[in-house]
Amino acid sequence: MADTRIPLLKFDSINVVYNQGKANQVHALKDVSGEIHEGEFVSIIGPSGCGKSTLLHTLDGLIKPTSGSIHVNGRQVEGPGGDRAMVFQDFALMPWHTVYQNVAFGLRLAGKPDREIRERVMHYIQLVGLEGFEGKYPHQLSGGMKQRVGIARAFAVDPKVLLMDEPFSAIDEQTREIMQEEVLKIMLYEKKTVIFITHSIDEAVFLSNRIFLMSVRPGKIVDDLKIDVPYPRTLETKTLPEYQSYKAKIWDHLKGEVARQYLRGEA
Ligand SMILES: Nc1ncnc2c1ncn2[C@@H]1O[C@H](COP(=O)(O)OP(=O)(O)OP(=O)(O)O)[C@@H](O)[C@H]1O
Repeated sequence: MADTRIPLLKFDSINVVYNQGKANQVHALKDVSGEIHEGEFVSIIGPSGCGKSTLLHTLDGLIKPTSGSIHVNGRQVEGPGGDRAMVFQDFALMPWHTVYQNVAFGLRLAGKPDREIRERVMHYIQLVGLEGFEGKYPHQLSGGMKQRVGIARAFAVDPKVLLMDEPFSAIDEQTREIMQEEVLKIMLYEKKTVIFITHSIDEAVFLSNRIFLMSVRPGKIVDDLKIDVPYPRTLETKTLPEYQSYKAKIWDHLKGEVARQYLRGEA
């Protein structure tokens, strides 16, 4: 049956061409369309260089598409806005600011009153387990703690959509599992919508209710896979037969795309 709900995020026929008209022109995204609804957790999976980050940055408004359009709640996206927040792979913290100041940054920029800033910053610092570290600087934190600051900063501005670009790739395996559970917890408690890039099939299946599978460049969404496993998810979820078959399906897709890349001499 057709989905008649109004999507929170809608993108239509997005093309992104870097260095257009030049010898080094790259057609990164080709006619990419999709709809994402409130409360969904959508992961993007595809071979290296297929345009995942380009798509995420375009949805955030950091990259202007060569053609196509993006709407959030029916409003056309012209650039970054308070309804979307990005968590970057390399944390992108300001080293001269403390944990508190980093998390408060977007709220100060938005001109929120001091009292509201304090309440929101402390709420999210507690939620990501960084209470007691408010006065520390980024160089005094581990990789996992820095990533928590990035996540708290993104959540603090109360975005409708959280865009996460391989947020856990720089984190060790144990911290990664804890962070996955924390992000799911925050997403469920705070009813956020998340778009998440990962190279980990297991991570994508564990977190998502939908997975966009992308083709090799020029990147297209070639499958929109629904992960029909109820939340909350636990370690036991990973033992379900359907969990394993989703993983196998994605793995088959990736193997096929990497083989295509290899045949084209790009791998
Ligand atoms: N600023 C840019 N100028 C020119 N080409 C670019 C630019 N940014 C990305 N590209 C190219 O666009 C294509 C898509 O890049 P993108 O980083 O979006 O892919 P990705 O799927 O996120 O890659 P990875 O999985 O390796 O992080 C690649 O061929 C990349 O080299």
